[in-house]
Amino acid sequence: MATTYDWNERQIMVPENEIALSTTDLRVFYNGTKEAIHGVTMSFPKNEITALIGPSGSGKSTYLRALNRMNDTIDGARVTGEINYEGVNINDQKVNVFEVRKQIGMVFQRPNPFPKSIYENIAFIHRRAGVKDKKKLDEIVEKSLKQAALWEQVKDSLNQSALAMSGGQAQRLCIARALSVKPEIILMDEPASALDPISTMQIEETMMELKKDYTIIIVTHNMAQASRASDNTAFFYSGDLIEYDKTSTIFTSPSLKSTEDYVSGHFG
Ligand SMILES: Nc1ncnc2c1ncn2[C@@H]1O[C@H](COP(=O)(O)OP(=O)(O)OP(=O)(O)O)[C@@H](O)[C@H]1O
Repeated sequence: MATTYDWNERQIMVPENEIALSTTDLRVFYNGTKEAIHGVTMSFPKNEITALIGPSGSGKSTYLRALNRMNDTIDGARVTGEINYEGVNINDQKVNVFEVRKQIGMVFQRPNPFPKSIYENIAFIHRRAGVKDKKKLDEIVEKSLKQAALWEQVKDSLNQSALAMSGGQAQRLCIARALSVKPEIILMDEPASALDPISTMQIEETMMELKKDYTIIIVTHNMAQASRASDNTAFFYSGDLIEYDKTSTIFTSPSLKSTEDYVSGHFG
C-alpha cells in the first residue's frame, strides 16, 4: 500500500555556526504565475557543505539558481523574498547582479569550458577585467588550478585546448575558473553527474578541501554523495523545503517519514 505523507510537516534546522547566506520566504515564479518555490526560509553555515536533495522537479536547481540571481537570465522568471548576504538583501533589483555573481559563483552540471586554452579559460575573464600584467595572470591561473587540484596534471600543457580535457578535468577547470574571481560561496548544480566514479570522488575530495576557504551549496541526486560529502542536507519536495538538518541526522534519524523514505530510496 502506498504511504501517504503530511507534506505540511516541516523540520527546519537553525544553524548554530556563523551564517554565510540565508533566504527568507523565497519564492520563484515561472511564466509570471507558476510558483515553483513556495517560500523557503533557510540558512547556510559558513565553511560548510550543504546538499540540496529531493526528487526530480522538486525545485532544487530553481532554488540554487535564485541564490546568485541566475534566474534573472530566464525569461518570465520572478523571484520574491529575501536573499541575505553580508547584511544586504541581494534580491533587491538595485543590487548589481555581476557583483553578486563574483561573490557567489556557480559550477554547472555539464563542464562548460570555453573553446580556448586551459590557461585562457582562467586568464580571459581577468584580462577582460583589466589585469594586464602577465606575471599577475600567471599567478591567478596557478593558484586557482592548485585550489581545484588540477595544477599538477596540467601545468605542462596550459596552452592546450580545454576542449581536449577529460570530463573530470574539464569540470575541475570550471571549478578553478569559478574560484579565480575569489567568491565567498560556490553553488554547484550536480557537478559530478556527468562524470565517472573516479572523477566524482576527486570532485568530492576537492570540495572537502575547498570548504576550509569557501561555503559550498550543492544540488545532488546522489544520496551516497550527499551523505559522504556534505555537512548539512536539505530535503525539497514539490517546491517546499521539508526537512533540513545535519547530514548525519538526515541519513540516520530524520524527523519525518517522507525524508526517511526518500533517503532510503523508497520513493522519488
Ligand atoms: N525555465 C523554466 N521555465 C518554466 N518552468 C521551469 C523552468 N525550470 C524549471 N521549471 C519548473 O520548476 C519546477 C522545479 O524544477 P527544477 O528544475 O528546479 O527541479 P529540480 O528539483 O532541480 O529537478 P531535477 O532534479 O530534475 O533537475 C518544475 O516543475 C519545472 O518544470
